[in-house]
Amino acid sequence: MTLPAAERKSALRRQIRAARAALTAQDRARASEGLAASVRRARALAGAGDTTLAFLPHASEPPVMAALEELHATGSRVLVPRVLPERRLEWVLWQPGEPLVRSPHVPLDEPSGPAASDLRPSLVLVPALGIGENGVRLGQGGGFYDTFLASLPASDSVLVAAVVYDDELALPDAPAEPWDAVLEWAVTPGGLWRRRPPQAAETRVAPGRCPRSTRWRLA
Ligand SMILES: Nc1nc2c(c(=O)[nH]1)N(C=O)[C@@H](CNc1ccc(C(=O)N[C@@H](CCC(=O)O)C(=O)O)cc1)CN2
Ligand SMILES: Nc1ncnc2c1ncn2[C@@H]1O[C@H](COP(=O)(O)OP(=O)(O)OP(=O)(O)O)[C@@H](O)[C@H]1O
Repeated sequence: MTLPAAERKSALRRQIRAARAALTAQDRARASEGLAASVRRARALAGAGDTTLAFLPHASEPPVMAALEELHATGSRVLVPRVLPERRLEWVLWQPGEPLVRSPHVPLDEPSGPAASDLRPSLVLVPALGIGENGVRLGQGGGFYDTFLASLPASDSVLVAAVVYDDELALPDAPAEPWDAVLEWAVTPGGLWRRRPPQAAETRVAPGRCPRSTRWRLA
């Protein structure tokens, strides 16, 4: 019998966190460089405005700090989330060296500056533990990004990309619940990936596709 999605998500989260925790410092240094290049590519394809909604990586999350520093150094406006009650996020302007304080809601350190009133993102980097073949996102389990992404006005000019390791992209049996965000883009150390509709994927064989999937292609 198939377990309920929530239980399958918990098992998958445990498995992915354990795999992340086993990475060496050298693995992470290499990933950091790859992620910086992939974020550069995402920024180049993103819409006008040059505002990135990012996240400060904690513990074993993919090391995007070098990418954020580069965004900041080259003039992008970088905002990071702060957790509010009731699964809500607000966004705070970030710069390298920004002092952080412990969140009263989740085990994370966050900036304490004023919340930005005007987001206008061109690029959204979404933390994730895994992304399904069909684009469904597995997060840390708070439901924060599902709520936030659902509130973003639909726009062709915003590039919304999950940030995961390469072997966490295109998971074949990712559990999905009705509220889960489904993403079209992913940033990994190996590149910037875009998910194609099923028909397009089945009729074409192109280089640069994800090893587990004909639907995710390098962009
Ligand atoms: N860097 C980062 N910031 C983020 C998120 C995220 O995923 N990554 N979030 C995305 O929604 C929000 C915070 N959500 C969170 C939800 C649950 C836990 C949590 O319970 N963590 C546990 C287990 C982690 C582990 O075992 O690795 C803990 O730290 O004890 C942390 C953050 C907003 N900020
Ligand atoms: N739109 C929603 N309606 C009702 N409940 C929700 C909704 N979004 C999230 N939840 C609740 O939040 C919990 C966590 O959701 P889920 O496991 O999808 O989080 P996640 O996407 O992994 O987390 P995060 O976005 O914080 O990384 C769910 O168990 C559910 O109870």
